[in-house]
Amino acid sequence: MTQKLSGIAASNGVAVAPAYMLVDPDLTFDKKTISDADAEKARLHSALDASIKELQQIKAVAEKSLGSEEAEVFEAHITILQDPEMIGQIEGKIDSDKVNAEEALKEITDNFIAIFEGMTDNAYMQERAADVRDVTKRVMSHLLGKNLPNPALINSEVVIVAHDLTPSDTAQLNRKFVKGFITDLGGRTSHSAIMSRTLEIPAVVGTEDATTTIKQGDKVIVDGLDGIGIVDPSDEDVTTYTKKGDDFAKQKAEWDKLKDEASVSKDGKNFTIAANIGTPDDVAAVNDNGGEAVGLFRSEFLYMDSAELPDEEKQFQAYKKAAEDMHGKQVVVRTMDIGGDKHLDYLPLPEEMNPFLGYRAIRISLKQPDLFRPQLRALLRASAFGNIAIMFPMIGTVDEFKRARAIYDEERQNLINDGVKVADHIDVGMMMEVPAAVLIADKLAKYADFFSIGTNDLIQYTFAADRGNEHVSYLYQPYNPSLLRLIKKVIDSAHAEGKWAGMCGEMAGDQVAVPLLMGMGLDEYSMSATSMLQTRSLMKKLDTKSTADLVDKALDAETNEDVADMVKQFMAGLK
Ligand SMILES: C=C(OP(=O)(O)O)C(=O)O
Ligand SMILES: [Mg+2]
Repeated sequence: MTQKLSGIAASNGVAVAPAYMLVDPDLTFDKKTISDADAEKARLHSALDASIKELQQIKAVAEKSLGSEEAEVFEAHITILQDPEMIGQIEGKIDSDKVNAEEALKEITDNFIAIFEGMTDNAYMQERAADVRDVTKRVMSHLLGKNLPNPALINSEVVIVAHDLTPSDTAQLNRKFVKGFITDLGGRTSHSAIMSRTLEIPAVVGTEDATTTIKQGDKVIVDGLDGIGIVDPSDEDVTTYTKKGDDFAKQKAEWDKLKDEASVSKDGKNFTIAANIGTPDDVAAVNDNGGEAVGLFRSEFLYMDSAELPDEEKQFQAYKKAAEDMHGKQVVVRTMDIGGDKHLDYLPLPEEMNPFLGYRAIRISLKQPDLFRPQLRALLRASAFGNIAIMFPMIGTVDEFKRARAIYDEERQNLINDGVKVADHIDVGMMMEVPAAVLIADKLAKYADFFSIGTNDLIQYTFAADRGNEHVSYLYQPYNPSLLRLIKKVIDSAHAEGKWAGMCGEMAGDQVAVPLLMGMGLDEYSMSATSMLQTRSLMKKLDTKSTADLVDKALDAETNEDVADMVKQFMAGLK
């Protein structure tokens, strides 16, 4: 029977394919007393063998589709499953306590995890905790006779159905076969949504019950244009949505013609349209879509993509590659923005009640210079190979900016003293995503070389509404005069000090917001690469005088909806 799901349109396009359930099975079990320890140990060994076989298979596929580096993690998992010390302890537990294999496995691996996580001065061992947790899940699934999803093994076209997609889940997926995403959780600016746009995969997030409605193999339509999912569609539905997807592709072909043109308003004012990227490999899409800069390189995605903390050299190579591939166009790299919904298995952070308000981003960098300094050095070294700018995330006070900048200056001087080549000038700016910083933007503009407005976080902090929580997604109100007034303050404060202001939150590519941002004089618009040409096409239709008049009215409006209506009327009047 056909069922309809509605959610948040997260990534444009339409997909029709069978569902692949990326959902962990229930791995709870009962502790039992056993009489035949040998039989229990045999169960353990057959689960271990099955897990190893599975991992060998995954590793072989991952090597081909993702590369040998990504596949290394599976080899590490196999090694753990062959560790005589750990297996000996699990067997010992079965013998001495007469418990079932599930219980022995859990108790012993919990011990190992606790020990590894406790080694706070040894990052390598801390990383192993995540590996042990992962392999334990696999062995447990075999003991319980349940199937764990293995996304790396997907080899035919599918729509991924998940409760939520973490950036690291997403990194494991093969783009060739994954045609669409549909999730229970998430908002338009959650990182799963952002990743789906980078990968150009149609996505609907925040449907609440995708994983309970859809079953493995069900035919699913994902309409990422309007935020609709259809399970078990009729032939008519398939025809309608296939046409919708084709129409979108045609419209896209029209925009593609603007690839080599400047981003200029109808009255001849130039702007910069830039892209947000997560790895140097994303630069290809930036160039393909006529990007004039990279306005945000989310460097933490580099950290999330690898099995362990990338050292200075690895980071240097990544930044250098991005700078070189952009051929002299600016690449703004944001220093590590971990925390909130972005975590690293190998860098355990304290459990917090409010992670988005907690230990994250620049707060970690200032507290843990062992992470921050190598990143700054890698960036400084890469600056000799292109046009690199650096920005700090989540700055809330002048003091935070000054402290970060002082560490940067120190590392710069160290490299120069060592005879290492660095660029003569590097723009050092900051994200504007904390309301406190916006309110003193005039002060911060004296120190920062530029501002980049992070509306994803600025909106969540201004409205006190978790950006990934679908229950409060109505408070994602980019056109609300409250937010527009903050944005205007940032832009005006930058300009008063002769600095530039950009935006790298999702709002920069929002077609309703762009006329307002142009009217406020925003200089750089950084967005998913796939939204750039559509935005350039829109800019050509607008002039700076009438959009400035529109802004005056919008700032004086009462609600988000009133402003959205004003913009739509304004746009209709242009035609
Ligand atoms: C661009 C932003 O950063 P991120 O989405 O990575 O938090 C933002 O907050 O708007
Ligand atoms: Mg942010």
